[in-house]
Amino acid sequence: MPVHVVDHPLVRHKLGVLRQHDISTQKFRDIASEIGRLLTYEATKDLETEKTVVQGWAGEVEVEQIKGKKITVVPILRAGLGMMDGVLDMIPGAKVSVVGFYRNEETLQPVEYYVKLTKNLEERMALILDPMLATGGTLIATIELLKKAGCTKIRGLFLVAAPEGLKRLEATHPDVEIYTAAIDSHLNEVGYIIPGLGDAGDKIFGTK
Ligand SMILES: O=P(O)(O)OC[C@H]1O[C@H](OP(=O)(O)OP(=O)(O)O)[C@H](O)[C@@H]1O
Ligand SMILES: O=c1cc[nH]c(=O)[nH]1
Ligand SMILES: [Mg+2]
Repeated sequence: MPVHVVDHPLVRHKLGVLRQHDISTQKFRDIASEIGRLLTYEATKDLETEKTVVQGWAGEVEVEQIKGKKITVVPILRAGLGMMDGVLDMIPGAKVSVVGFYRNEETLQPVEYYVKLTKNLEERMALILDPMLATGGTLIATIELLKKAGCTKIRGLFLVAAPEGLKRLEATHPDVEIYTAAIDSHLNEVGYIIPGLGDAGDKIFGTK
């Protein structure tokens, strides 16, 4: 399973700011979106382009444009919304498929509460957005929804991933590509990523 750690200096710096315990809601939100933008840049590196001719300032000029690649962005509620603005800045024409899951705090199992997918998923590449890949349960449930709806090309964008979740994903959906700003050390006894970011949803929405 391809796992791309996007360790550009700008990303490493921004992630360092996100890890600070006293970061404000506004700053956390701004940086989550900025890293979302940079991850999108990497995750779309292999999109095909085609040549076309336009009228330039000095006459006709050959340019390139993205070749009819259809994309759906899939933010996982709630925390995935924190990355969405940055991703859509890069791909303004993308359709958005929204998926809502929360993790049961005792069992750590994902609980589905909302799904609204775009049409023709068999023609689209899906870019799943979630700041945290912990046990992998939420991501796997989202991938299963997308595959059931016909989607065959799926990539996931994360701020931080845990080795435990990546291992589980490798065993279940090795075809899915992961782009993450970091792979952290491990999960603690209550399923939080160490050193991680804490509860990303709470930090983005200012709850708690
Ligand atoms: O890999 P997993 O073990 O499934 O955990 C990761 C999930 O947990 C968090 O969501 P949470 O349940 O806190 O919901 P929220 O976004 O509403 O805060 C996070 O944003 C992921 O969706
Ligand atoms: O570390 C974690 C794990 C799951 N969800 C979070 O928001 N943070
Ligand atoms: Mg949360």
